[in-house]
Amino acid sequence: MTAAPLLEADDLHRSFGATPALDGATMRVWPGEVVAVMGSSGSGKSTLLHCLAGILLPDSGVVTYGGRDLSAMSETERSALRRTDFGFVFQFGQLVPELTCLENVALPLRLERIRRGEAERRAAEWLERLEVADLARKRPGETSGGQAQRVAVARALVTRPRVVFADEPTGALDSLNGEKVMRLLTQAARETAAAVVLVTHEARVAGYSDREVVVRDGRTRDLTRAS
Ligand SMILES: Nc1ncnc2c1ncn2[C@@H]1O[C@H](COP(=O)(O)OP(=O)(O)OP(=O)(O)O)[C@@H](O)[C@H]1O
Repeated sequence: MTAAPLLEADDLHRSFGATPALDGATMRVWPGEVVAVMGSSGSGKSTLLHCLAGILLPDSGVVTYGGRDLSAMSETERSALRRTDFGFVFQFGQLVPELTCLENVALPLRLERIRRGEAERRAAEWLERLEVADLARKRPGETSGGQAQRVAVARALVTRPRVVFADEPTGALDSLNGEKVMRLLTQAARETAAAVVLVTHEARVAGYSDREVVVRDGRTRDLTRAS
């Protein structure tokens, strides 16, 4: 591992009304590593992911990305950072139903003002990598859940992000499709040296990571994999 973490969260506290979601969470993500964030329902995993990605600001504590304090940036700067440096995969419902799978994957590039032809050429390469090239002209509603997740992974990676945030990416899939999505996601991330922050409560899914962080009652604990 390189000396400097890419992403660093230090002593995060975040409450929703009277409910404390994070209560001193600390974690680091190094370039190119796959980290699983595990823990039971309500332990604070998604809140931690949202703070790491600058979607949510902590009440106290600091998140730095490449040495920059996310809280010190404007909302415009944070959303620009999310578009250029981060990719996102959620449990479901993330593809635009009116667009074809190819157009969905090309969308983040179009938002970066890349020409349609070039954006769709790169999108087609990513559909191929995720083994769903045959879905290019189909709309998300014409695909299976597993296929739609592979399209979503292609869309998350098409901008070559430095960090991919995946919140229960296999939560709506059967185990066979879940394994396939995880294999393709981690393979593509390793090929492009993207780090992955993977929120899951399934040990089998966490098995694809290099390292596990366990969240309990809003606090984190690092588990280093033995093998
Ligand atoms: N937007 C919100 N409004 C109110 N309470 C919230 C909100 N988001 C999270 N919480 C509360 O904060 C705590 C942590 O929630 P969080 O979603 O981070 O946990 P989680 O570990 O991701 O859970 P799950 O595995 O069920 O998704 C829970 O008590 C939850 O009810």
